[in-house]
Amino acid sequence: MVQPEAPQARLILNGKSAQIPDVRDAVQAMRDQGHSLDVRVTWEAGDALRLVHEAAEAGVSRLVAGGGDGTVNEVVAGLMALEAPRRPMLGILPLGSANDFANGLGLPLEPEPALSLALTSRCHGVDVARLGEDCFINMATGGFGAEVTTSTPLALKRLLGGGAYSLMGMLKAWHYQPYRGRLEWADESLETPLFLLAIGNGRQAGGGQCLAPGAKLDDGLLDVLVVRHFASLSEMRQLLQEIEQLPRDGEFVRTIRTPGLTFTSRDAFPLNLDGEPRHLRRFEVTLEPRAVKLAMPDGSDLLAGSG
Ligand SMILES: Nc1ncnc2c1ncn2[C@@H]1O[C@H](COP(=O)(O)OP(=O)(O)OP(=O)(O)O)[C@@H](O)[C@H]1O
Ligand SMILES: [Mg+2]
Repeated sequence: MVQPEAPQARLILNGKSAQIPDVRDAVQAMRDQGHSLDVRVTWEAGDALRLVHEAAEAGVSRLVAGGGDGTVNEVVAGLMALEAPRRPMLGILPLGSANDFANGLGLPLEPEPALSLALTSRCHGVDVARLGEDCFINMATGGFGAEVTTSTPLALKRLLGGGAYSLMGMLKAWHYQPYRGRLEWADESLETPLFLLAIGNGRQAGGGQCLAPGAKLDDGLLDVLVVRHFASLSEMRQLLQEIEQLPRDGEFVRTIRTPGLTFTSRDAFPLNLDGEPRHLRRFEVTLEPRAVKLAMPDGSDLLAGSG
């Protein structure tokens, strides 16, 4: 039941950032401007999910996820657990270490302008990907990409920015074994030793790596990047070149646009959903079109209507 005193907006804040002076000031500034905004703070994983449920019960019309990609992911999961008409609108106050989704959206990183945009800007329906019990709004990465983005985000940065020799050395030192996986989508399939799999609703992961540059948030499609494993330094050079160009059907790189796909592997495959780690042997990804109304900067090129 909607309570008469229900606040219009509620900030679900990752407890890591609860005492940052700029965040406190930003909340105060919004209240001073007349916004009805209250704040709930998380302690651990699972809290944000529950807080979304409570906010919907209280009739909050706009939620702001204050944190990094993991916090946004958990708030989105909470929204997706509600029936579509009961989902509050969503804004983002970027306070994480990578903030890949927020950066892809071009959100301000300073708390006050970010919170102001989150509360006041127009909302657009954006797609959300479901993957079993989980969901993601930005990107799922798998294979080597998931391991390095989970453990050392900078390693992926160095890899994709060049540095073939050091990467070969690193892979050897790790005794890196590629994962053999089978992807199926539409009426096509692909079975290959995988180096990297990136499934983009949004564009970037791993602290600024643009792995799906053509992705739109509301086109009902996933932009998938498949990178086959390589055996030698020269193969790796070619792979890095192809990653720059992202061909549809290269020797190492394939790019696919599809509303859904399934993945099967013999071993548990390391996967990273909006920065949160999982290990899965088989999964199916589907998209729920325009499932969440997201506060976005005007003229964002992440919308299908844009260029
Ligand atoms: N009070 C808290 N203190 C520490 N960790 C918390 C707290 N509340 C929730 N968490 C954990 O924080 C994680 C999410 O962090 P989040 O992704 O928002 O920040 P980040 O990892 O620094 O940013 P990014 O993912 O953008 O790099 C979740 O796994 C959640 O369990
Ligand atoms: Mg995180």
